[in-house]
Amino acid sequence: MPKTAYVRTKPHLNIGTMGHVDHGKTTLTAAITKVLAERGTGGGTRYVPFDRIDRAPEEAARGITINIAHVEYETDTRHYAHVDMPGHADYIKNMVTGAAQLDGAILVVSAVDGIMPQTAEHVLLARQVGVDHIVVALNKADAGDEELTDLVELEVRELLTAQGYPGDSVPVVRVSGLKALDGDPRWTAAVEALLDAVDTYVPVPERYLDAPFLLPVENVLTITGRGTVVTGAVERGTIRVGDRVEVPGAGLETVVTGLETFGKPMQEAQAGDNVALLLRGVPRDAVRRGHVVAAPGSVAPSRRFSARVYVLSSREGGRTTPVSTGYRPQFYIRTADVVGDVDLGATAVARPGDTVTMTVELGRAVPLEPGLGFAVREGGRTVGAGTVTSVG
Ligand SMILES: Nc1nc2c(ncn2[C@@H]2O[C@H](COP(=O)(O)OP(=O)(O)OP(=O)(O)O)[C@@H](O)[C@H]2O)c(=O)[nH]1
Ligand SMILES: [Mg+2]
Repeated sequence: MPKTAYVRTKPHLNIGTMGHVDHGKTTLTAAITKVLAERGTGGGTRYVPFDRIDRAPEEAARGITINIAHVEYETDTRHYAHVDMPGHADYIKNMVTGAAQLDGAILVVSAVDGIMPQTAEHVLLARQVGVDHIVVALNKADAGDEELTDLVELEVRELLTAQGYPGDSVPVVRVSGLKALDGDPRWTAAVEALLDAVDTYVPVPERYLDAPFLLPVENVLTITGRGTVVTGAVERGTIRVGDRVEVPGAGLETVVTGLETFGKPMQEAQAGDNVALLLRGVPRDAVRRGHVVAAPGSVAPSRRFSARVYVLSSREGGRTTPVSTGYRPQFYIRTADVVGDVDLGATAVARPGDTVTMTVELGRAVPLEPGLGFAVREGGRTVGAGTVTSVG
């Protein structure tokens, strides 16, 4: 089947839904795609039903760090990749490690239930990881009493203000994902209003387009007769078909012979795009998830770094006991999963809930730089979140 090329006619943004469990994030995500698909002027938007969002096959294939369902849609002025994180733990993990890379977020709050613990936690975390623009969807407005909904709106604005957001001016839109999915005109109009708010309130972020190209590899696939394809989100820079790239971890240099986004061929990809790169003459086993594809000579992998690390409290799903020098957890850095030896220096111990400075010696070298976020995991759960402060 011939494929239609991806034409960059609109700025691309990464957005996502956050909020307490069951407040309707996935339902609203489905409703957004349905409303835009039926609007007709939505261009590339295809309706993604609820059960395709929660159980997107990519989700399983992407493995445990990127447990995210990506949905693509277009408004009149923008192209969005929307992430709907399936659960609270995934949200924390994907936000602290930067995997979600949100330019803006839709905070979903049930008008019936109001602010719940995870509503507050997600706002706090969004602030900490630098999500500067939040639009509020007061969902389930079909089931909520109007006066009660007014109170919930007030509460949400106060919460946002308390966390350093401009709570008085943040757009708050009353929606019903469920009724919009049913095609009820009152509520499809409400979803349109929510999208208008996102279009106008969330600015197009400044992209690191001039930096050397870097793409953390999320997945590696083989396309029979064509070669090896790597997928992931472009972290910085731009790439065109014909450009030379290197995979430092694999010790190879090659040429990009094909470029696609959401199944559509493209001439040039840039920071923020979700892409697949076809690499010339690369054996399937040479490249792995966790490697990066980069402009030749632009990154030098290292094993040693210093970091500030927040040790999750047991309430957040973290450890119940302190850690000390000699602790040897897994470090999730970009898409890489590497074991590391922790040295806490003079601090000696870090208790759940503490933020500490540590040096780490990784089991193998990965590209590192100050400011890079990562997660610390053991036994399949996240126990810490950190930021690299210096390398070497
Ligand atoms: N009345 C009403 N119910 C809704 C609405 N949106 C979602 N629901 C219901 O609320 C429940 C949870 O919806 P989901 O979309 O799965 O919520 P979620 O936030 O994605 O939940 P998690 O992913 O588990 O955190 C489901 O039973 C939905 O049918 C709405 O606008 N109105
Ligand atoms: Mg959901």
